[in-house]
Amino acid sequence: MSTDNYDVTIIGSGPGGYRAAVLAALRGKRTAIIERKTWGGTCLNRGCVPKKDWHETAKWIEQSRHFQKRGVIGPVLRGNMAQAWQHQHDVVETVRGSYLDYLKRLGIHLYDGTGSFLDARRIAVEGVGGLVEIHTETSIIATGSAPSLPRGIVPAAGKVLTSDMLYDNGVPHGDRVILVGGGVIGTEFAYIFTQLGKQVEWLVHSTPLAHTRYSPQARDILHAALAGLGIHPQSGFRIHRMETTTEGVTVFDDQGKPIHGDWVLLATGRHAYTEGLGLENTRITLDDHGFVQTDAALETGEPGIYAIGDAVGPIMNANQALNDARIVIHNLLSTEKQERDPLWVPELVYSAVELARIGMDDEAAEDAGFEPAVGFAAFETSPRALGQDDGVGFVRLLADMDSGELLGGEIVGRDAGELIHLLANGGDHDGMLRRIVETRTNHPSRAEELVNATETLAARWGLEEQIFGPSD
Ligand SMILES: Cc1cc2nc3c(=O)[nH]c(=O)nc-3n(C[C@H](O)[C@H](O)[C@H](O)COP(=O)(O)OP(=O)(O)OC[C@H]3O[C@@H](n4cnc5c(N)ncnc54)[C@H](O)[C@@H]3O)c2cc1C
Ligand SMILES: NC(=O)c1ccc[n+]([C@@H]2O[C@H](COP(=O)([O-])OP(=O)(O)OC[C@H]3O[C@@H](n4cnc5c(N)ncnc54)[C@H](O)[C@@H]3O)[C@@H](O)[C@H]2O)c1
Repeated sequence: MSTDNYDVTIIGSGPGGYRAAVLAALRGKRTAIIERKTWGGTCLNRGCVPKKDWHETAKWIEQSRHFQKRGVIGPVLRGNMAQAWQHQHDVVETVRGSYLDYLKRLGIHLYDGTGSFLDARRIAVEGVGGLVEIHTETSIIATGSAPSLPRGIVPAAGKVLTSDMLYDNGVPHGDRVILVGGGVIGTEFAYIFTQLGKQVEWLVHSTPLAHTRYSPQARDILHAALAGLGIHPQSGFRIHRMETTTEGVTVFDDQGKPIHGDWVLLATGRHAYTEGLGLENTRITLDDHGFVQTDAALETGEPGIYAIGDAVGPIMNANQALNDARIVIHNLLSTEKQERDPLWVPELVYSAVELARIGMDDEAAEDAGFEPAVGFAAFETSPRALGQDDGVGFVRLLADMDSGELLGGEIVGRDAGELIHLLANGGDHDGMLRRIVETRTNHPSRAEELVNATETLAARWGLEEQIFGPSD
């Protein structure tokens, strides 16, 4: 068995692990990264990247309804799921190639295998190249998450799938899809599958996205857009058991009600993945939900070992993992520690409408003792949105009534996932709205609606001085 020495060793190569490795190497650290499955983790191979590739295709198909009135004449567009799978696969392979190339160019040592702590400073890597022992000053757990299944429900290749299986193994035969779950994945895939030609029976327990921080207005707009495309969740459904036959699959709720389909996609949550990590050889602990416990600076109970991303939760998105990575590498290099602030990392949903939010919602603002000033601008009168035949949605900002400090923001509609960056640039929320009104915008653009929402907020709530600046 060989022994290798590093300053920083990262276990897991998802967005969190990848970014931590890049930043550590850029800051001059001898860095290693270990991956047990596919380089790039969930986000690249089974999550954000392929999902957004499909979302783009779904949007094209949906928007083709406006072609004729715009003077684009031709056959109506239809989706082909098998070809769409191949397209995302090609994109993912290309991105993975460039990721690996960059890691290698930075001199980062890549290990294919499963990393397991022997103690706080030693990690065993068991993989294709045999057994290697790593000695490391510091380590970062970036082992991500895995799908959670309802009790008694087991996956079956080609019939009962998780989203991981869908991307790893391809789309099964058959157009009648039963989609279980009203969380983010369910809400995104109900739209994507329908546009790509599938007949979707969408079974949800409570209203889709009920357990998120999106406003009722945002969720109503999304539900109306889904309904307009014939997508209606069947609520009150809790999957109880399932029968698979050569014909397909039947799922039953706890009242015995059957639903038939060709195959099932389970989108019933994810949990932190820490199997085989050897945590028992360290002082690292897990919370009641199985997330790795850390302090606010993301250091675990074992000094020198940090944890990031889905493994820490409870919010599981790539944006959080990427930001965690930045914080941890900063904390490794500086005595002035940065703390995780999940509230100020954007959250997104890519469905019939894009939803994006950051900061406090109304309830959190009120709980924190604020009586928030609200700024609002709808896309329905935006010249850019009208030219796109897509006036759905709005920008809604919350600010402190006295200081004009930004408390939170929500953007609903096309490109919300890009526009939210205007509210996400760092920790200075005091000056954020001032910076927005001073932004040199492109015209016509959707970003202008952030400026409009801020200006109306300032005028309506008497915050002109704080937001526009003092006047004589
Ligand atoms: C269908 C789907 C769509 C999504 N869409 C979005 C989106 O649009 N936007 C967004 O922000 N987020 C999205 N997410 C969430 C996002 O993918 C995750 O939050 C993100 O990947 C978490 O990153 P991570 O680095 O913590 O872990 P992961 O990406 O899960 O990576 C962890 C890696 O660690 C490896 N690993 C685990 N244990 C070991 C070990 N012992 N040794 C070596 N390697 C190990 C795993 O094999 C894995 O590759 C989506 C998720 C899903 C499932
Ligand atoms: N755009 C993004 O950032 C993005 C995209 C996809 C996934 N993700 C993250 O990945 C994680 C997993 O997503 P998800 O949608 O699977 O989880 P989720 O936790 O968002 O939703 C799970 C849903 O499954 C339902 N459910 C659970 N058991 C059920 C049962 N027996 N019968 C019927 N319904 C049942 C729950 O009520 C819930 O609505 C989440 O943390 C999500 O935020 C993020």
